[in-house]
Amino acid sequence: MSIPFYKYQGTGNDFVMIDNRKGLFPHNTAIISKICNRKFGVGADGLILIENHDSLDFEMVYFNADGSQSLCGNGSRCAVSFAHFLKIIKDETKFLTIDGPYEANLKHDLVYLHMRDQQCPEKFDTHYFLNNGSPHHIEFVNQAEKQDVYQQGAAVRYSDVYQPNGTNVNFVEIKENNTIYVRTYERGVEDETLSCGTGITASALAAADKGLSSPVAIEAKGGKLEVRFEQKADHSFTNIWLIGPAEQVFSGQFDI
Ligand SMILES: N[C@@H](CCC[C@H](N)C(=O)O)C(=O)O
Repeated sequence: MSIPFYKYQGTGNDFVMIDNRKGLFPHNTAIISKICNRKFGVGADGLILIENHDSLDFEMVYFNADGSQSLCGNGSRCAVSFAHFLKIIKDETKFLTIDGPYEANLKHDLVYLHMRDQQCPEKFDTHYFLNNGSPHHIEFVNQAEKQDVYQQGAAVRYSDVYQPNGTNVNFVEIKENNTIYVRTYERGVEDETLSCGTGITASALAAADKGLSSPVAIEAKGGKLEVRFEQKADHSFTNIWLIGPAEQVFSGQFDI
């Protein structure tokens, strides 16, 4: 069977997108990991299916490159852009993710994703931790560029403390002008990605504990984003937005 697909990227986090409103593409881990393989397939950090939903605009079904599932912030932004391209939505949407319903807007070529309210990230001696739909270990470092993200990220991701599910690992450098530079080792990709939306959002909230204020400007290897939030008297966060570009870069078809 021949299936049309599109390739999207959100600050370098790249995804194969399939319009699965007719339900023809199977939720099959082996097929998904083969398509996402950068040598033997199309190549992507993840694969996203846009499916029908009874009361919301659509359902976004997200798979990491290895076929596992979790919430993907950049993938959600790309799915919104794809749904707009498919004319399923106009400039505002409410859609279903693995983490429940999410809302987003499209404005001036940027996708604004409204994230769930969050508690303050848990603070440990060496790091912070927040599960904002996906689990994130956050370490502040002096020079993120010098970090061996693959080795050090994998060591934390597979450490006993995070078993059995593992975690994503973010290395965060505080720069001038309320800016953070974030590098992420992603679970399910098992490598550094050029950007991770949930990781960037979690890192911005941890940075608030270090004195940064909304909006936090984000630099990732794949581009720039912004995180906005309000912090309540009890230190929890509300009105959290992940803002950045999401672009269609390729289309084609494959046989399964
Ligand atoms: N790239 C993502 C996060 C995807 C899920 C993650 N790899 C996990 O399994 O926890 C993002 O943009 O948030």
